[in-house]
Parts: sequence; structure tokens; C-alpha cells
Amino acid sequence: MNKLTLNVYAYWTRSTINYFFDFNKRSVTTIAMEGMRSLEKPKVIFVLGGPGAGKGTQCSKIVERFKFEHLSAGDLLRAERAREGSEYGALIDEYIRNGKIVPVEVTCSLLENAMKKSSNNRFLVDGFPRNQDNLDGWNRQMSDKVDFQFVLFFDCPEDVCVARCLTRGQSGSGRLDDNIESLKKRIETYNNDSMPIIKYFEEMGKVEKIDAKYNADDIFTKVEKIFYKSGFQ
Ligand SMILES: Nc1ncnc2c1ncn2[C@@H]1O[C@H](COP(=O)(O)OP(=O)(O)OP(=O)(O)O)[C@@H](O)[C@H]1O
Ligand SMILES: Nc1ccn([C@@H]2O[C@H](COP(=O)(O)O)[C@@H](O)[C@H]2O)c(=O)n1
Repeated sequence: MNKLTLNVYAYWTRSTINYFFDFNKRSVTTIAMEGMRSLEKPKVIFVLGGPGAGKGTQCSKIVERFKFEHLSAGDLLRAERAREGSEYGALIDEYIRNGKIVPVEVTCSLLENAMKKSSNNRFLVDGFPRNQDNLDGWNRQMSDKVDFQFVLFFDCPEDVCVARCLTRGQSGSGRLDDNIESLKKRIETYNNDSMPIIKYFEEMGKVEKIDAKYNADDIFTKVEKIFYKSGFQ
């Protein structure tokens, strides 16, 4: 055997050993991690607050920093309304224009489907549950399937909320409900139907409340602290 053949042989032997060693090391760890993850229920945080309180803005920052998936109930409903052939298009349209809460069967199924499609196991469920019907439906359909963490509540004065939504509408959000008539109804729904749900979670000690009238970066500093405290990295 000449020197070149010997070198090639040695190289091949080393590569083969390394390959199997790395492969086995990686596969054992990966399989264990995957196994653990598949046994874990997805972690869910509900994100609540008035219209324009800044839920979506903060969710985007949380997604970037903590690798959550953001599921906005409002966005899912708007997408379903726009989907060709949707049997719920007209119903959703009417509810959104009037600031009313769509029956939970529709919203909860959209949320569950989105969770099933995702490979993530951390979810920000934004704008849900908004009333008792939402909460009851979630408890029937989803509560056993997830590991609920807490409610992140963006507490924002009404006038600030209205001003933000109107500015968003004037900047071309294209939303049917960023106008003063719809906003009055959305705020009424929020006070009458959503606040009791937030209070219910508060009594369970499950609400992380943040004063949301400040600028978005300062608010996020507070959000980050809550996530660290809750064990998210
Ligand atoms: N802290 C903030 N200060 C000033 N403007 C903000 C702040 N947070 C968000 N905004 C702006 O206010 C508008 C509403 O914000 P965002 O969409 O995040 O609120 P939301 O709570 O998700 O609203 P909705 O419930 O109506 O969907 C947006 O135009 C956003 O850019
Ligand atoms: N759980 C929900 C959430 C939203 N809606 C309807 O969508 C509108 C817009 O919601 P945003 O969170 O994007 O502001 C809201 O006013 C409701 O009409 C719903 O029905 N149920």
C-alpha cells in the first residue's frame, strides 16, 4: 500500500468514525428533545386590552425576542372574512363593523387550526377571550390541550386608545372599524364584555397588567421583565 492510499484510507476511517459519533450524539439529544417537546402541551398567553391598546405592536416585539407565535383572533377573523368561499364572510363582516364578538365556534376553530399548523409550541393568543362565550368555548375545546400561562393585559386609557385607532385608520389601515362609530361600539363591548373576563383572570391571580399609555419601547421593557420572571428566555 503506497503513502497516498494509506492517507486516503486514514482520512476515510476518520470521517466515518466522526460521522457516526456526531450522528449518534446529535440524534440521541435531538430525539430526546423532540420527544420531550411533543409531550409538552403548547404554552399559551392570552393578550388582552382595549382597541388600540398596543397588543399587536407588543406581540411583534415578543415574537422577535422570545420566539412565540402570534395568533391574533382579529387577524384570523379578517383573513377568514376575505377567504373566497368562506361561509362566515358576511357574518364576520357584520360583527366587526359593529364591534361585536363573533360566536366562539368560528374563532376558536380558527385559533386551533392555526396552532395545529404551527411547529412552534409557544403562542400569544391576542384579542381572545373577549367575552364569556369566548371563554366557555375555549374551555370546552382547548383548555385541556394547552398549558395556559397568564393574561398579558395592556391597560390603556380610552382616549389614548381612540386616538391611536383613528390615527391608524387615517394612515390607511384599511380596517372597517378604525372609525369613530365602530370605535364607540368596540369600547362599549370592551367595557361590558371583555373587562369581566379580565377581572375573572385577575381573581385567579393570572393577570400581568401593564400601563400601556407610554411609548412602545418603554412598555416592552416591562413586558420583557414579565417574560423573564415567568421563565421565558
Ligand atoms: N405605545 C404606543 N404609543 C403610541 N402608538 C402606539 C403604541 N403602541 C401601538 N401604537 C400604535 O397604535 C395603533 C394601534 O396599535 P396596535 O395595533 O398594536 O393595537 P391593538 O391593541 O392590537 O389594536 P386592535 O385591538 O384594534 O387590533 C397602531 O397604529 C400602532 O402603531
Ligand atoms: N375574539 C375576538 C376577537 C376579535 N373579534 C372581532 O374582530 C374585531 C377586531 O378585533 P381586533 O382584536 O383586531 O381589534 C373585534 O372588534 C370583533 O368584532 C371577535 O369577534 N372575537
